Amino acid sequence: MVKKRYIVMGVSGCGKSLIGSLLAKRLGLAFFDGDDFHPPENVAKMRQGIPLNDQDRYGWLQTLNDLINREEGMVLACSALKPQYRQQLRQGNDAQLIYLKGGVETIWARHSCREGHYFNGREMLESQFRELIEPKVGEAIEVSIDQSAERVLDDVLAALAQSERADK
Ligand SMILES: Nc1ncnc2c1ncn2[C@@H]1O[C@H](COP(=O)(O)OP(=O)(O)O)[C@@H](O)[C@H]1O
Ligand SMILES: O=C(O)[C@H](O)[C@@H](O)[C@H](O)[C@H](O)COP(=O)(O)O
Repeated sequence: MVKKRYIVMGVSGCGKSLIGSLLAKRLGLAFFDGDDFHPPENVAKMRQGIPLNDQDRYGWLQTLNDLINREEGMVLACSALKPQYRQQLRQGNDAQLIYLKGGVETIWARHSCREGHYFNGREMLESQFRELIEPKVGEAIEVSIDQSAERVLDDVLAALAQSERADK
């Protein structure tokens, strides 16, 4: 694989952490979860069920951009909901975006099974759907999450292989 940096994106609960870590393992790359880099103020806000805004996300995205640029090979899980966030993350690198696409009901059902996470409430998830501006055709590899995690991973790998063939 030519591109060695990957950003797995989508709303909270779409499977970024699970699929991202499986992908990293398969490719022999380091995995980082964007959640682990939020400043305490952001975590406190989300615990209260208050969605983050552009200002809250700015410093966090800068930290993640530094991380991407520092690591030669890596997979990062990050919501990257808006084009400006994706641009900020990809400043100085050509990380490949992988968009995990799914509907609110599927994702909320998966959320409800997840324990011990600070992300708080369906309203916050709905706010992520309102904020999401999906990547344009060609900006990202897009994979449906309405299938098992193994199949999602297979689709991601197949799409990456296809995009690499097209790049040659
Ligand atoms: N394709 C899938 N099928 C079934 N469950 C999934 C799938 N992808 C993720 N999950 C589960 O859904 C929940 C949310 O996934 P997670 O990777 O934490 O999402 P995110 O990192 O985007 O918030 C987790 O419990 C995870 O195990
Ligand atoms: O852009 C955002 O608002 C953040 O990415 C944030 O809301 C994130 O979604 C949470 O940290 C929940 O973490 P998961 O996305 O892993 O559920």
